[in-house]
Amino acid sequence: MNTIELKDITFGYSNEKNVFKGLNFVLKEGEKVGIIGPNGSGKTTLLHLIVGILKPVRGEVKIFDKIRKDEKDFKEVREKIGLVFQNPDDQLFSLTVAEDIAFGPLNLGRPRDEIYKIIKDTLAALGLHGFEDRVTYRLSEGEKKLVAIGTVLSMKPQVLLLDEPTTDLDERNRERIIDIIKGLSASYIITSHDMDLLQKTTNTIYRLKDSKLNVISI
Ligand SMILES: Nc1ncnc2c1ncn2[C@@H]1O[C@H](COP(=O)(O)OP(=O)(O)OP(=O)(O)O)[C@@H](O)[C@H]1O
Repeated sequence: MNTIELKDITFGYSNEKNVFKGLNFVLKEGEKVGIIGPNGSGKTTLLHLIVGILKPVRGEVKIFDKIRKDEKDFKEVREKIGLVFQNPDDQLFSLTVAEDIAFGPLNLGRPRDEIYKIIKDTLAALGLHGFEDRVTYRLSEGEKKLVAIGTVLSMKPQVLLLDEPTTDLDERNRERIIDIIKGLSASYIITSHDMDLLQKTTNTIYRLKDSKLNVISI
């Protein structure tokens, strides 16, 4: 079964220039996919189209076998597909790390008495023991990146979309993220310029250029 299907997508931020013209993409159930491509080729745009932050001008976004069009459709999508933004400042909006990690699961209706364990387990997996009460905006860029990933992991999504997850991380944290991703049972799409990351974590790598996704051999 196809989890995500983008068909003949046209999209542009302005009327003058399209980022995509006739883009097609499929993520099958259980697939782990990497996308590389030059700056500005549309990697981030593609992920944002999947979760409905952006809507295509033309074409079809089909997710979990249903064509998605309006906000109600995409609300349901975002409960099952978690996006980790390229810039953690777009993801983190609470005062403390614990509040940010708790936000998603609480929104999904997880009982309050489970939340403490979810926060603790998520931070432990990220090597951020004791970070619960840290003030989010005072974290280093790398720590913010890890917490941003934590806010999505804590929701246990069926599919993860990771937009350049290793940017700004030092080697130790980069390796940690690679290990975490390798341990995920969920399906995922990673966009990155970090070829080593993609080789270690994905089965198929595509190069995105001029609205075309070509499989590249590793
Ligand atoms: N909000 C916006 N308004 C106008 N143009 C935008 C906006 N966001 C992105 N773009 C443009 O759309 C194109 C695709 O951008 P996108 O961020 O998806 O590329 P990318 O492949 O993720 O790039 P990078 O590797 O640099 O992160 C670029 O030309 C970019 O300048």
